[in-house]
Amino acid sequence: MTRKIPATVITGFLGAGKSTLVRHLLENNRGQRLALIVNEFGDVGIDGDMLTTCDIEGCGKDDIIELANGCLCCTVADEFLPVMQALIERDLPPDHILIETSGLALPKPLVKAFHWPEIRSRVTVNGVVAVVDAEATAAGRFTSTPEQMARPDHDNPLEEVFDDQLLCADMVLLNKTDLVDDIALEKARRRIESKLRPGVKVIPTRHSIVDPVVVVGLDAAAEDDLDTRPSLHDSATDHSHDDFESFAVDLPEIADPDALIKRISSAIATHDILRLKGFLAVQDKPARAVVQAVGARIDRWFDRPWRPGEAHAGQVVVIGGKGLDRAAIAAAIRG
Ligand SMILES: Nc1nc2c(ncn2[C@@H]2O[C@H](COP(=O)(O)OP(=O)(O)OP(=O)(O)O)[C@@H](O)[C@H]2O)c(=O)[nH]1
Repeated sequence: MTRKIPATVITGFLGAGKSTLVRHLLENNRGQRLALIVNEFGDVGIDGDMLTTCDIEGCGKDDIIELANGCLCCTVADEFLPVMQALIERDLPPDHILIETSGLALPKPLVKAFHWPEIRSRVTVNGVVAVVDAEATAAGRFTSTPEQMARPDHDNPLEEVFDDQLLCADMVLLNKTDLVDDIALEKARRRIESKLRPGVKVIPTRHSIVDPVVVVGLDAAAEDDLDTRPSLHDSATDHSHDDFESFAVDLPEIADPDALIKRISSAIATHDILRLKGFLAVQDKPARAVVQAVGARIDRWFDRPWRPGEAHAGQVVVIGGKGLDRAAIAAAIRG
């Protein structure tokens, strides 16, 4: 019998450091043939674009497959299964498959898909790894307030997604340790451990740096013990993302990136924006800039030179609670 191809599912809330982990794993692939399936919330793929342009040895364009149109957990049958089948049927199938889910996806329906007969005989989920933002967790961003708990209709969509991701995990990377002190780190660790299945390890990381073997070398066969991975959505016949939405804002080439960052910062403070990411074109700069906002924190760096003939234009994707005032946010960002 041929060995099953191991697949690692990387889950974690918006902006926790999943793509940072994926990049680290691809860059340190130890000669293995890796394939990556990356899924984003919304229909604009920023993560896949950044990865396919970074020229990682041993990981070609064909090995990175982007599913940027809704959450994997809701599009498993239509989108994920055909992609998996095509990977398995390649003349030279990958040695290992990484699956980065969107920050709003529930991992359990995805793991369930590995029961599909064509896939079950060829691939196993050797681990579900959850990446967690230590700063946001310590600050209680995913925890209901006592006032919310007291409401009879209490539900906190952020907390539900976060909890579902942790409940399905075989391992947790408690990331962004550089942004918290020891007390906050302990607080975050305690909050997480109370939600994990027994025996699940929590590893503190900075920029998702961890020995790759620790992450890809798990041997969990997660599809075989789904019953031990409770989900708040087990009883629901359908899970939709009605609580969240995303849209893109096109930006012309800009002269003053600092002013744009200030405008983004104030839009985040004013509206229910959870995540913003994308690219900027800065006048007289030969390279494309990346902008990444998680909560109120905004990072910016140059990513790669503009290609000959490529339009110097920017675009950011905004993700937030349902009912975002798209026109007001776009106007505030464009200035
Ligand atoms: N300070 C700090 N920043 C980090 C760390 N890990 C990741 N980041 C930054 O956090 C931002 C989001 O990281 P990503 O890896 O894109 O997060 P993600 O989970 O893939 O985000 P989504 O796919 O949008 O859910 C980026 O600006 C990263 O550079 C860390 O350990 N410390």
